Amino acid sequence: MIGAGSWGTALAALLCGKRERVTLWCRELEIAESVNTQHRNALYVSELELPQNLVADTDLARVAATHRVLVMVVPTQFTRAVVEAMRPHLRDDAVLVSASKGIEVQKIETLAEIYDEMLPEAMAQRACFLSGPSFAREVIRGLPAAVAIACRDAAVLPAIQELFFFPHFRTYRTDDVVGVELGGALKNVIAIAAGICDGLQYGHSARAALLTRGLAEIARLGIAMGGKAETFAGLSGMGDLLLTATSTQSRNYTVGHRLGSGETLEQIQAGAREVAEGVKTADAAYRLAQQKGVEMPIVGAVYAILYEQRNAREVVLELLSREMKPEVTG
Ligand SMILES: NC(=O)c1ccc[n+]([C@@H]2O[C@H](COP(=O)([O-])OP(=O)(O)OC[C@H]3O[C@@H](n4cnc5c(N)ncnc54)[C@H](O)[C@@H]3O)[C@@H](O)[C@H]2O)c1
Ligand SMILES: O=P(O)(O)OC[C@H](O)CO
Repeated sequence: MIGAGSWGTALAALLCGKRERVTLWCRELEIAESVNTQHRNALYVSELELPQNLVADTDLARVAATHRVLVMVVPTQFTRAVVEAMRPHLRDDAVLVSASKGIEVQKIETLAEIYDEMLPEAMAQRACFLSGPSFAREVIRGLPAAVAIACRDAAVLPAIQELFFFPHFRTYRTDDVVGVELGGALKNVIAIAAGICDGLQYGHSARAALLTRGLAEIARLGIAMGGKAETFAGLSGMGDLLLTATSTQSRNYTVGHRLGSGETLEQIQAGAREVAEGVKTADAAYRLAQQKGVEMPIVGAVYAILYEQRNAREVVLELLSREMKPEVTG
């Protein structure tokens, strides 16, 4: 497992139920020591006990060189640098499984596009993408969840699906990498919008409208990028949007709620250890939509509140003043 934040720790703990030993690569020595000696992650999900067969290692080159299946769970904006550091050490038969959700701002690229750019063609082709409604704490506690896993290489996908398949963690396979990735990345931006809507106390009807139109935006950009329409109705699309945009457990929803309640992004991010991917992805998605000529008014509104210091109420008024139109859902 490459990345020892909440989600890397949760997925590593899950896989411990199927493998004799799972290695967790940690940037932070403090995490490695606490996992190896106390079976806890001192900095993330620290209240939860971890399996005894989870072993932490801080040497990225060693972990990359000695494992065939590498699950990538570093926040999106750091993925390029971590892949760069791993690249010379990777085995020729390595299978990367991406479990992060976001779009990189630096080059406006999805994680699949970063892998395509940086890895040998066959290795990038067999990379898998796991995404869907799943909170780390709930997964560590063994509560039921279901997610999607996507891969372009049909020969690799069944084995990776089986690796991540448990009675309480059901994994559904698809070949739609673009759809799964974009659903997971963009739902975080719409979750920020939903939090803003609730922070402004606009009510449940407004939030339902926002989520429905938000999903239409996600599907519109996703289809323009080559994703399949039906994927956006699935676990990595509507499923994850429902979870993230309606739960106070979500970091993205919480950022939005605090913005809607009057705090600034600077105040919210000061001292925050955990990542809310939607903040950076809002920037990347706004630019991507412009590049592709895709209309995304809700993403534009989140961008204006986050990056143009626009007043949230005024931005919502502008959204509500848009012209009359037919209902198109993708
Ligand atoms: N937490 C969840 O419930 C959950 C569920 C599904 C998907 N995800 C996704 O998983 C990914 C990881 O999120 P998380 O919740 O594990 O993160 P987190 O907020 O719990 O932890 C932050 C992580 O960032 C790492 N980090 C900080 N600076 C870094 C740097 N310069 N280089 C490399 N790594 C650095 C830290 O070591 C840590 O592993 C995100 O894309 C997130 O959207 C999270
Ligand atoms: O806490 P969030 O907002 O990062 O969401 C976590 C997961 O992506 C939910 O599926």
